[in-house]
Amino acid sequence: MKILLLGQTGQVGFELKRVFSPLGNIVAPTRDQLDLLNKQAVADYLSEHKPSLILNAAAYTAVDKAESEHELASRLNGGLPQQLADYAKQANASLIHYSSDYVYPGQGDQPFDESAPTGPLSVYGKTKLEGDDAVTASGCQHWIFRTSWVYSARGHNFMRTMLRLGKDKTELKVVADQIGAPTPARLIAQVSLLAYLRDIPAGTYHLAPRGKTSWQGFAKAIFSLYRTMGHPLAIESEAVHAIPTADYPTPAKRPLNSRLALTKLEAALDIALPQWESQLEQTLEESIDRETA
Ligand SMILES: NC(=O)C1=CN([C@@H]2O[C@H](COP(=O)(O)OP(=O)(O)OC[C@H]3O[C@@H](n4cnc5c(N)ncnc54)[C@H](O)[C@@H]3O)[C@@H](O)[C@H]2O)C=CC1
Repeated sequence: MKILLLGQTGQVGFELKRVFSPLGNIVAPTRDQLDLLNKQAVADYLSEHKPSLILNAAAYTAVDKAESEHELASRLNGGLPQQLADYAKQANASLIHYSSDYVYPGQGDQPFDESAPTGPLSVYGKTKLEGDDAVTASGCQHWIFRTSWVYSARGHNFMRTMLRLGKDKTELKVVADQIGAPTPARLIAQVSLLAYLRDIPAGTYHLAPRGKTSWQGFAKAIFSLYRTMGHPLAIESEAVHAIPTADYPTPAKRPLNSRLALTKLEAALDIALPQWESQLEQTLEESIDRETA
């Protein structure tokens, strides 16, 4: 089977490459080999390789920068998935695509299910929703996984930023009124493979670990687990002070409630997704292995 993986240098793309490799021949062009903003180049690549499965982990993910780069974000997050879905429809191929909690408005404190009204607060969220809508409307065989707060032992993410800061600083202020579930890129890849192999019904699913926390709670858990694993830090968990979103202004507005209901995916796969804390432990272990390698 020929699998096309887009975004292989990203957090999710990296893990997808590892996890899906036993399934077939993966072609994974780098940005230099294929600029995904070039529609003709993408069309030529698809006709040349004729993949029967596409894993689209490429995206414009710079949430704040997207506020001033709407067109670029829209081409990558909306136009590209549309083009991939159109190809999949006519070639009878399957498409696995990734989306975000930022498509929801984030009111209240209960988890959103997949049928909840969307209402993105940011340009990034709007463009991700454009992509979801295009893939859904195309009628191709597809799975859209909406996830939240992605992190991994590689790349730019909150866990790695906290570890860098926690080695020098003795106090930090972290937003405490946004809630969600931190999701390791590896979990996303593993569950995607399971969904594909079990051939769950096409559609949109939430994919995150169970449980919830705030960014402050996440930071405290990172520091306390890291220390428990025997590694030194300048900061103590108690020195991570709560601040409201209003005290940390950013160009893009973020949802206060990023909780995603997991029932649909858990039922389709007949599994219970793991708790976010156990996932953090695994990801930290991997991060430490990389540091000490
Ligand atoms: N990072 C997060 O916290 C969240 C991410 N998501 C979604 O999960 C998916 C994966 O996200 P991450 O792995 O974190 O993203 P990432 O930012 O780590 O990786 C994005 C990938 O897209 C590629 N890319 C971007 N522009 C390109 C271009 N013009 N040509 C070729 N390649 C290009 C990058 O090279 C990179 O490989 C995305 O759909 C994202 O919207 C959803 C919720 C939260």
